[in-house]
Amino acid sequence: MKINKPKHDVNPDLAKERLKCNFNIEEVTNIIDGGKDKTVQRKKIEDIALNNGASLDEVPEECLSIKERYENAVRKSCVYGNLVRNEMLEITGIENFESPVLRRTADAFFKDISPFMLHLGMFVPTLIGQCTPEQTAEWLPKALDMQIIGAYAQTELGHGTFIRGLETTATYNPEKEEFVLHSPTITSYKWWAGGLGKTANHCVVMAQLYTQGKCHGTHLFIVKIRDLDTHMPLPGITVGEIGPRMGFSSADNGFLRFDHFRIPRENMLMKHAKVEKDGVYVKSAKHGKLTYGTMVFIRVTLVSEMSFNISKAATIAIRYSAVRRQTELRPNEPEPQILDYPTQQHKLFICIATAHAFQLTSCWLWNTFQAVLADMKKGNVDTLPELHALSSCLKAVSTSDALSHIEQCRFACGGHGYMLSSNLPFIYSFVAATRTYEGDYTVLLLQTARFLVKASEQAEAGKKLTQTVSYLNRTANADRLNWDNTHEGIIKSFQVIAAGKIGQCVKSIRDRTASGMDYEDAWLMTTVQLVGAAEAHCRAVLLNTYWSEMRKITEASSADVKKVMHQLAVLYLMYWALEKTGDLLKYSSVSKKDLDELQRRYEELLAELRPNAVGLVDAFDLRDEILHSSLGSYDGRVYERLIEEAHKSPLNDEPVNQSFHKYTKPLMLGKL
Ligand SMILES: CCCCCCCC(=O)SCCNC(=O)CCNC(=O)[C@H](O)C(C)(C)COP(=O)(O)OP(=O)(O)OC[C@H]1O[C@@H](n2cnc3c(N)ncnc32)[C@H](O)[C@@H]1OP(=O)(O)O
Ligand SMILES: Cc1cc2nc3c(=O)[nH]c(=O)nc-3n(C[C@H](O)[C@H](O)[C@H](O)COP(=O)(O)OP(=O)(O)OC[C@H]3O[C@@H](n4cnc5c(N)ncnc54)[C@H](O)[C@@H]3O)c2cc1C
Repeated sequence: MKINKPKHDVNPDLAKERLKCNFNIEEVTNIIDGGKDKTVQRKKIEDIALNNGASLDEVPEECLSIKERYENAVRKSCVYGNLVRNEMLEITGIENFESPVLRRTADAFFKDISPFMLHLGMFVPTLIGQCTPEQTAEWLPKALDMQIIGAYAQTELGHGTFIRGLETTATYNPEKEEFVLHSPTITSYKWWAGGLGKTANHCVVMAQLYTQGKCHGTHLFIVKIRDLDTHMPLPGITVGEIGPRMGFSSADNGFLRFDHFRIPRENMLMKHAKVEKDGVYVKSAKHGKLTYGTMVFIRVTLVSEMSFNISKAATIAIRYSAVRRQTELRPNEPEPQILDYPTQQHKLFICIATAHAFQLTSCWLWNTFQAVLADMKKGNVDTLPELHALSSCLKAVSTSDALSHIEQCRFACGGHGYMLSSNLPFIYSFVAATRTYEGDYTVLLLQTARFLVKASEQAEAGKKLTQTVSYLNRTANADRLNWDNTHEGIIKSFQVIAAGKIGQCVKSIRDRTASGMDYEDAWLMTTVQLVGAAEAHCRAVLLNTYWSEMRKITEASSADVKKVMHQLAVLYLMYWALEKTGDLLKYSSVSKKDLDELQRRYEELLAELRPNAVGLVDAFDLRDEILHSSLGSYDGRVYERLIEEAHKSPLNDEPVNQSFHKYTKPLMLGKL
């Protein structure tokens, strides 16, 4: 495989690590990419995007002021957007505008976030999912060609989670054939939408639809908010940026207020419901929640996004751990590479395994999503509830796990991991937002729990359940599982844990209603357990999917690749079994002796994976431009890069800062 050759000599420790690797790295890269042809395509796109130096910053993003950062991000977004429009989409095919490859190359341009991210990320998908064919023909080409730039304005100051509680109104006026958009209260300000503050000239807005004096709930509208020539906000629109935040610093997240702002009737996105010219409301959707479709789509794509972010953090931390030496083990012996410490391996190898687990699961979820879309095209919405339950819990658990693994990677890099130049804080703050946006962790797990409780009741009634919950049919009456010390045994035990927890929730709700509580209160009182049950279900799905997809995908692989991929999957199973020993003790016959044995095998596995650690992160094939890390580059010039980055700090522009003469010296002389 062609590796982009480093300009400098590779750090000798890192070079030695690469000699130790005993499997074919390219084969694993192909597996992660989804096939050899996909790797070739990805590399071609990366060459187009990254070989012209357009992504480079003279001054690191983090050393710029808020305004400079935004302006620089817009400059780069335009260069990048132009490349996407003119060259990259030709290779992926226009229908793959959301391809993870494009997402990956964008990271080379922005350590933080592109202000255009939500344009392709949510505005375009909403047009695709929510427009009639006529509306698609009107808006989509303009959006894909970037003649219009859009945002997705759903969340308000007062409500993000509870969509039905949104307050913005869209009231139809049949005389003028217009909707009047209005923000009646302070809490109805649209708040948070990425790219809305300064960049977008259009946005999709979610508002309560009123016609003929009746509210029909939330619907989507496309709204032009700025003049296309001057970019000034239109009369009736108040729009701006919401202020500094933990991350997303260059994404101009915005606020928006409508003052009786009029839009044509045709600007209601009418695929699933419409308002006729005379004001009659007609609903065509077979399912009440199809206007939430963009959210389901993004939740599905976030699982792969989490795999990508963990792989970046793991690459940085493992290469650094091969270069870094610390603490004598025995007097007068050389200090070991910190990667030799089992505790370091425990922090990091699970990150490699998790990146694989999420990548394989995300491909499987994507195929499930496509199958549901195909069903819905034929008018069958029966499979949507399972997809909603699945995408909700996988989004919640993958973003939450990614966040804690990325933080472990930062811990694994000690003090240097705290430097912005390591890129770990940027990756962390990005992923921290994903745990909240597109549906908060707890809220989404409770959505899955709703589905699980119903499924459990159906299993109890002897009904055959759909694939992802079919284990409830097998385990409904099982009390404690006989512990089986195999890989399949571990997966089965997680299904039994999930079934046990769901059963316990159903029992708690029934006990509470039996003692006089109404159902809503009984549900509320059980929500701590319900979140735990939905998480357990998600773990069972993840373990089962990773294990079976890994075996399928490596069927034709070389023996060495098969072995290392198998070791990673086993590591993942054991890691989670050891994390959840309390649950195993509660729901299976596992003994202390079994758990001690599992711990010993886990520690042996860390040692077996140790020689391949650098090879495994090299297989993620993340170019230095994408990693943006002083600690994680391919050549391992860690200390040289830290010094180079320190010199870029604007505080080093002059030997004495003016504040010395203005403040410090007067203080020293007692003249302040
Ligand atoms: C590149 C990308 C960058 C992205 C940047 C970030 C962008 C954003 O954050 S955009 C804003 C995203 N916002 C959110 O995700 C909000 C989260 N909230 C929600 O999704 C919903 O309000 C939710 C699901 C919590 C509750 O919805 P609500 O309308 O109150 O429904 P609820 O009463 O709980 O459920 C009613 C039924 O609808 C079902 N349902 C809810 N949502 C869906 C859905 N999306 N699909 C299918 N069914 C659904 C429920 O399962 C339930 O079914 P049943 O009655 O059979 O049990
Ligand atoms: C970086 C970033 C970018 C974003 N981009 C966009 C965008 O482009 N467009 C857009 O429309 N929105 C966007 N959002 C908004 C985002 O979707 C919401 O913040 C998110 O859906 C959570 O809603 P909330 O903020 O109202 O939280 P809340 O719902 O107020 O949550 C606060 C706490 O209450 C808990 N809680 C809430 N409801 C329940 C319940 N029913 N049961 C139990 N616990 C509950 C939650 O678990 C949480 O702990 C963005 C947010 C961020 C951080």
